[in-house]
This record gives sequence, C-alpha cells and structure tokens, in this order.
Amino acid sequence: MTSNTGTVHPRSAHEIEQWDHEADVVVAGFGVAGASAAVAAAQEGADVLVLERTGGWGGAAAMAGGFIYLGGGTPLQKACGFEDSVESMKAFMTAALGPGVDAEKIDAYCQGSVDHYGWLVECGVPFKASFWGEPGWEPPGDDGLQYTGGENAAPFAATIPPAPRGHVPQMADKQSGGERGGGYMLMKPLTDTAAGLGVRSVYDTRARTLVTDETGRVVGVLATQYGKEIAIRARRGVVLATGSFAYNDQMVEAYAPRLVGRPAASIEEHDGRAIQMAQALGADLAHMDATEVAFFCDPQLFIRGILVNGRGQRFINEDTYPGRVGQATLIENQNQAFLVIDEAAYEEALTTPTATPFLRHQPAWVCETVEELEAEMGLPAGTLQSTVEVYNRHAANGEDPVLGKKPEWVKPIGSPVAAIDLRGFTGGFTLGGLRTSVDSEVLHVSGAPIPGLFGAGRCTAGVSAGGYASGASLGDGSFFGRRAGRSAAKG
Ligand SMILES: Cc1cc2nc3c(=O)[nH]c(=O)nc-3n(C[C@H](O)[C@H](O)[C@H](O)COP(=O)(O)OP(=O)(O)OC[C@H]3O[C@@H](n4cnc5c(N)ncnc54)[C@H](O)[C@@H]3O)c2cc1C
Repeated sequence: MTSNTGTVHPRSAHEIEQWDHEADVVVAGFGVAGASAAVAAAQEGADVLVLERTGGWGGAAAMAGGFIYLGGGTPLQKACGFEDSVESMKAFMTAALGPGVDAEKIDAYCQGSVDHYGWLVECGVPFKASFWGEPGWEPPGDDGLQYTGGENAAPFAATIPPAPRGHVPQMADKQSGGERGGGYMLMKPLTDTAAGLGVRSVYDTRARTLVTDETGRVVGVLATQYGKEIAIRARRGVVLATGSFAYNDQMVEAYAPRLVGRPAASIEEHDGRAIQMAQALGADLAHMDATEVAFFCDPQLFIRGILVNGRGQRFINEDTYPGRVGQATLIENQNQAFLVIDEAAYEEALTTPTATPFLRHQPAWVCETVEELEAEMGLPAGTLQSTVEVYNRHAANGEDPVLGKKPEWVKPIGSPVAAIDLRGFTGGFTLGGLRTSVDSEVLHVSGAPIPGLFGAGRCTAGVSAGGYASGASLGDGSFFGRRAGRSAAKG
C-alpha cells in the first residue's frame, strides 16, 4: 500500500487489504505520554505496540530537565520537610495554570498525585530527597525537589500555603539536558518497564491517518515507514501521544501567534499531526492559545535587580517562577524586558551556583546615574527614574508594595547601575490540543468520546490552560498517559 500518505482524512477499515501489525492497544509516540500509556495498558494485560517516528524512544521528555509536577504530600516532599495538601495543590494549580483550567482534570491530578509518585518509583524512577532552594531554572546538582511555579512568591503565597512540587528524577553525572539529565532518568526506567511488560515498539514509523470501522470507531492507524505506507490494527484502542504543535508554523500562526519563530523546549517532531488526525474525525480542541514561555536569563541574576518593560516600568515580581516572567514579558509586554541592576548586585550574582551560567548576560549599558542610563537605553525621559525612585523608597524599608517581591530580595538600587538588554529573550511550546476527558478519551465536538481514540501529553490540552509551572508537562503527560493506556486497554 503506497497511496495517500499525505492525507489526514480518516480511512475506512474495509479499504485496508492487509494489516502489517496488530495489537490490542496501539500508541503513537514514545515520549512521556506514550511510554506511560504503554506501561499502563500492558499492566492491564493488553498487548501493546508503540509507533515512534524517530529512531528511538524518548521524545522531548528524554531531553527535558525532568521536573514532574507532583504534590499533596508525596514521600519526597515529606522527606525534604515540606507539608502539602491536595487542597493547597488544587488551589494553586487552579489559580496559576488558568484562566479556564479543566477543574475535573485538576481535581483528579491532585487527588492522584501521591499515588502517581508511587507508580513512578515502582517503575524505577529515582528521586533524591534533597531540596534546592535558590533561584534557578533547575538545580545545579542532583537535588530532587524545587519550587517550579512561583508557589512561594506573590501573588499566590499570601493566600495559598506554598509547597515545592517540582520533583526531578535524580540525575547521574549531572549535565543539564545531557544524556543522564532528569528527563532521561524518567524515560529510561519507563521504557525499560514497558519492555519488561512485553510492549513492542517500531521505530522510524510515522503515524499519519486514523482508520475507522463502519460505526465510526477508531480501529487502526496508517503510518509511513521508510517511505512506505503500513497499516496497524488496534483491537481495543489507539492512543495519540505525539507531542505539541510548536513546530507546525501554520498552526502556531493560527492559534498561538506570539510563539511564531520562537519554539523552545520541544522537538521538530512536534508537528501537530495527531491533533489534525483527530480533528479530521470531529475532535474538539481546547486552549490552543496557551503557551509555556521560557525567559532566557539566569534567575540568580534577575532576582537581584528589577525587570522593566519598554516604558521603563516594572511588570512582575522578580522572585517568581521564571516561566511566569517569560509569559509576562512575551504576552503582556511585547517581548520587551530589561534588567536594571547595580554593580554590587551583579557581582554578587556571579558568585552564586546555577544550572544556567550561559544565561548570565553582560550589561549593554553601564552608567553612574539612573537618569543617564534611561537616556542611553532610549527610554522616555523620567520613566525609569520614577520606577527606580519608587522601588528604592520602599526598598529602604525592605518592602515591595507594588509587586510583592519578598523582603529578602528587596534592596535599593545603587550606583554604578547597569541594564541588560533582554528584548526578545523568550521561547516556548504550545500547551493546547485535543480536548480529552478525565479518562483521556478524545472528545468529539459534540462532547461525546470518539470510540476507540485516546490521547495524552502535549497533543492534548492538559492541566495548563494558560499559566504554567515547570513539571506540568511531564506531570500531566505521565498522569493522563497512564489513564489513556488504562482506558484503551478496556476497549
Ligand atoms: C530541554 C527541555 C527541557 C524541558 N524541561 C521540562 C521539565 O523540566 N518539565 C516538564 O514538564 N516539561 C519539560 N519539557 C517539556 C516536555 O519535555 C514535553 O512537553 C513533554 O515531553 C511532552 O510529552 P509528550 O509525550 O506529549 O511528547 P514527547 O515526550 O516529545 O513524545 C512525543 C513522541 O512522539 C513522537 N512522534 C511525533 N510525531 C509522531 C508521529 N506522527 N508518529 C509517531 N511518533 C511521533 C516524537 O518523536 C516523540 O518521541 C522540556 C523540554 C525540553 C526539550
């Protein structure tokens, strides 16, 4: 069979002359959602086949820093001396990951978080009971727990009891993003577990089209393998787990245009195909405009100064989760940010430990006074001066009543004073996708599940509807991946 490889239109099962492979559950994509689905389906006794487009398992997940957003009192949180509750976790996720979070999903995710941690540990994912409490994108060593959503900063800390929920698998020979980074240390045990349960996988195999029977039920997948079309029959269900649409320029332009030209923390295989395959069957979508946004500056640096926009005004408390800084910069401030920092604070930052020394940028301007700096930066006269004047007036009392930065990080800005040019220093990936039920059924625009079709990971809309916390993707990908595998195994 060689025809029609490009089309996304579903194919009728009666047109398939011969099935090249068969399984109870067919999973498209061997990243975090696919691996979790495969393990869970096999644990339910299903015969599972995974189709993976590249030459090996892993996806973006294996390259990831490895945060998994978990809480509600996990053994790791307890071992590190933190209390947490399902209620606090739910309140935080609802406030920080919205607007418009799927309350049922958040509820299931928080209720099931401690159990999910246990499942990961049973699969062999290693966690080290040590907490990293300094500012940073991730720990510079192999610590297992960190704040990754701004839980302990304004505006959340005042009303929701904070707890760190970024659980990172223990890295071996820590090299951030390297072979044995946190994401690798998550994916290796998961895929080993899958193999141990008899899950089969075929690589260099790209799912392209869904196959349906006369009742509209999804009963298989057409894929390309070395340029040839192959047909794979799914006796019970198909799980879509092929990642985001961050690398589909047309879709990004249509749904999340601020991200045009700046994909990050994703891989080129994230081309939105699973979304389109399911759309061709009438699948509904959710939160297609939501994006994770990384801010490419070392938090140890920017926490010690003030971030201002193109009008010389502060726009966010600098002690929050750097991803919130990224979103605020890209989405609310036209991607314009400058870090204003005095020499003493800059020098101090350079002595601190960090996982991202390459994000410690040099100042673009250094002046004796804020007035001179403002002029050199080309900001409207008086704007930066009034910002610094207000900041310093309150900082003298160790306060930041404007944006609520914690007292320990509030210090008057002195002289000499510098500015680092951070305009355009953002990138990210898409968070929207197929609308799924709490049991990971792909939903039709009518609201009913599409029979035989399941989905998880970044081709679906998960727990993040707008805001983001590091770990939410490996978190909901693995959590709802498991549910997709279980649901598909039931048929
Ligand atoms: C450097 C980096 C750091 C990150 N850090 C974190 C972090 O700390 N915490 C966090 O939560 N997230 C992090 N992320 C994001 C996270 O890795 C992804 O969002 C997550 O892996 C998405 O899970 P997924 O299963 O949907 O996709 P993936 O894990 O990418 O898996 C999708 C798989 O599907 C395959 N595929 C694609 N198309 C097809 C097709 N048509 N047919 C068959 N297979 C296909 C891909 O090759 C891939 O193997 C990071 C990402 C990167 C790159």
